[in-house]
Amino acid sequence: MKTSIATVSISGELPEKLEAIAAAGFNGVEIFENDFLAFDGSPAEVGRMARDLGLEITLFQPFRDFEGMPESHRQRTFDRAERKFDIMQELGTDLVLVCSNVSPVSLGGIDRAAADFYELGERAAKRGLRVGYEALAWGRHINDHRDAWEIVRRADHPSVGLILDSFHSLSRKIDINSIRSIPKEKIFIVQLADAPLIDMDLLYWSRHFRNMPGEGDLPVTAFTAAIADTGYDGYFSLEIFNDQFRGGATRPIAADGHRSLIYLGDQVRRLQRNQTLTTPVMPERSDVEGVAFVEFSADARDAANLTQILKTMGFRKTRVHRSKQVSLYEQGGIRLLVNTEEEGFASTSFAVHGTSAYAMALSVKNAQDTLQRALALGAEQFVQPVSAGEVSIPAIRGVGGGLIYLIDGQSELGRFAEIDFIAVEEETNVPVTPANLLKVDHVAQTVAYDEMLTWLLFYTSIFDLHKTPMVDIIDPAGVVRSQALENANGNLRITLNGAENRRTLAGHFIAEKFGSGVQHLAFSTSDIFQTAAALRQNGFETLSISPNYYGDVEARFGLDPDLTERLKAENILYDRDEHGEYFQIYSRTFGEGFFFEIVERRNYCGYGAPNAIFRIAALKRQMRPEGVPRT
Ligand SMILES: O=C(O)c1ccc(O)c(O)c1
Ligand SMILES: [Mg+2]
Repeated sequence: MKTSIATVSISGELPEKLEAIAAAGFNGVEIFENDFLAFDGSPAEVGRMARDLGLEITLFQPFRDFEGMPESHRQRTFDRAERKFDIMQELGTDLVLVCSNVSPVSLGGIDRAAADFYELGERAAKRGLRVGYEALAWGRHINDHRDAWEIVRRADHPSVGLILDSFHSLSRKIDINSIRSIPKEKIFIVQLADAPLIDMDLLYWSRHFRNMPGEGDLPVTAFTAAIADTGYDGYFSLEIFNDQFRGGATRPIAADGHRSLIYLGDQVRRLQRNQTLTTPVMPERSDVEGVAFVEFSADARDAANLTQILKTMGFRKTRVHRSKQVSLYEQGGIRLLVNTEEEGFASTSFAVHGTSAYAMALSVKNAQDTLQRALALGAEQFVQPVSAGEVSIPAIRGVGGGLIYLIDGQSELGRFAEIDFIAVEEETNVPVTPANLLKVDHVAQTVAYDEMLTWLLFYTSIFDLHKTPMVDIIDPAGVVRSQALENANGNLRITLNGAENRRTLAGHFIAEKFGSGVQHLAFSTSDIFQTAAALRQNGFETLSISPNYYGDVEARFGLDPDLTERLKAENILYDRDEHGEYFQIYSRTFGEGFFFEIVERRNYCGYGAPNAIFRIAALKRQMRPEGVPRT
């Protein structure tokens, strides 16, 4: 599978774009005319820059309003085409993209258009060039790839072919089976883009909201599989018009684009019977069995505070590391590590971010396979020396540069705690009441809003996770968007919360922690009231919820007043969906806005988004003395 991307897809000046595209690993680049016009070098210089970076120029585009022009305009249209051909020859590309005519003066008629393309083909052939025709979803007469194909077929010229663009076909829900009967030599190139499903004008949707395959909701995989079924194995080229990407960081977005194509190729290879696409072979998406541990980095003082909170939640210190200053706390199936090393990655992470949950370990079927897949998809491996006899756990860098360790039961990795740690009997003067916490319910990561798609693609391409619809979390100071990623059995749930401004609690966290990371950890219980009682006995500091909340909840859900009283007495938040009920208790914040949550799910599927505004207001009230701006 040869990969390409249109310059319009990323931000920056042309040289910067080309460098980022090459660095991301693409084989080719589409030169968008405006990027070329805005650049002050000659076409030959652009061509040289691309080739020096190892990039083939896959096409020059767009050439607009060509076919079906009335006689009075026709000659000028061909003159315009000859000017584009001059530029193409200087650039060093042989393909031009002609998009279907939108001009009000253009005339319909398949044969008229075919005749125009025949003539353009003749002119192109004289210069050794080729012409590709693409149906824009909003083309005046031609807005369906089946009609564009009919025109190309009737033009019947070796230098005239079809260009397919997933957005135009899928946005109009055109049957993709119609692609399977197109001869592969007549498909000159394939453009790919995904998009979130939003009901709006096609042109506006296309020009502002496209995103990378896998980041949106269109069936781009099925579309690509239909193309692969023709035997086509040429370039797949991203053409992403997206306001956020145009203003975003050039290299990371180019890297996301490359990841999206590799991921797409892998999915298509798994669907395909005839294996025409040559794609890198990698293990399948990794099925996550759960969160094996979460690790905090802290200095001695913060660690004392943190472990005190852990104890009030009923955790017991069970082991200490043989050679490092790391303690293991356990309860139910939850393992938390507290790392106070003064050297190494944890310590660097502490120096930059303060006390934070900088690493998590996921239990997978085969850690080496998962690592191989992650690396094939461009993830960054993390390696740190370990002492003799200790387990070296494979790891990759994740959100905010934090770590994702990979653990399995097939190797000694699953026994890392027994191998690397020594059991301890903790002497406590105050006995800790177990709080019945069972497992990590979800890991909530706060990221900048414009990183959300990056991490969505990261997680869903490596792990077998699916996204749930985006929800808005209303912070008194602004909106935070929240997207959950879950696996089918609910063993792994990650929420990505995207903050746009620093006055929101999430935005404050990113600003003060110097970057994205885990902002809260939620543990599950099967009996929220029993847990609440244990926490109270242990002296856990529950976040106080406004009494006004409970009157509303009682009325909204028609709750029994006794239940409302119990919820209020323990500061438990309540929600309900079509599946069941949800109960939430929050801790107060720790450091720059980190907190814990305890939940009981009675078949409930969400995350209590309607309660977030009350929880955030309460957290801010509690934090205000430390300087969160009043809203
Ligand atoms: O929005 C446009 O005009 C436009 C131009 C060229 C393309 O290839 C395309 O898909 C859209
Ligand atoms: Mg296109």
